[in-house]
Amino acid sequence: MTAASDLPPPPPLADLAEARPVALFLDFDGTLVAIADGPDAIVVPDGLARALEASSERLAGRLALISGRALDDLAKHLGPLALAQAGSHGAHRVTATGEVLGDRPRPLDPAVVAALAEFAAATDGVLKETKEHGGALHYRGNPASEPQVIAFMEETARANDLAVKRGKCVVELVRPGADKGGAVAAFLAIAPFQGALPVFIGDDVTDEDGFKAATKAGGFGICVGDRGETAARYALPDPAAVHDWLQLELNG
Ligand SMILES: O=P(O)(O)OC[C@H]1O[C@H](O[C@H]2O[C@H](CO)[C@@H](O)[C@H](O)[C@H]2O)[C@H](O)[C@@H](O)[C@@H]1O
Repeated sequence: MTAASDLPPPPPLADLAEARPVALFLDFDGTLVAIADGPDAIVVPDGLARALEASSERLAGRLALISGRALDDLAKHLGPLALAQAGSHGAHRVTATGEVLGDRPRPLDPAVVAALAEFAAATDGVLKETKEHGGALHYRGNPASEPQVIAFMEETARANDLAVKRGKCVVELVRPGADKGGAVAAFLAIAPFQGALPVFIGDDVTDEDGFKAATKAGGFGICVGDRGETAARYALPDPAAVHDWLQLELNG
């Protein structure tokens, strides 16, 4: 593990792709779009969806979005996508043609969802995000509530056999076993990803599983921004630098 601030930038994508087929695994928030005040406040760069599809085409389909968001939420922000994708922290995986890869994750018990809503309603500046297969409490509006939010989510997870995921000003409940490393391994086991050099790009703690899975399969991770110790091999400063590295053709 190395501090992200000590990592060099990655070699150009074109050089990597010339040497060997590359497979790209891309996180969404903080990597392709800048972090905003809330889940629905993000500004998606104009043309991002089409640029990602074009990039996937150049890589013969070896590009997957791997997000903590649910797939329907990604579709809300990006529109329908002809891309391989894994949502809900990697638990819900679909190929570029829409076939589900592995088991579809189960939603949380409605009683758990109701408990999260009740906690958010009673806690200043805390927002509950409704998610298809999990539940998230955002505390960006009241950072001082972090310990309280973590304690509540850990207790709720224990009582309901769930797992906790931490992220940027967010704590989430997911079914045990959901992680981005599992999604990377699942895609690498099938065509067109099989045998390619895996590169995972992400900015948050949940992306560390993706970095490790890419490294284990002979590739590497690229950490976006400075977030302390990381298993990534390279770093880029922000989403704009990611767009440049990916050579995305955005509008404007
Ligand atoms: O794995 P990702 O695609 O990066 O998704 C992780 C979580 O991203 C979203 O929350 C984060 O972004 C919000 C918008 O910028 C920000 O307000 C929040 O503080 C961040 O934690 C999303 O809302 C979550 O569902 C995702 O799990």
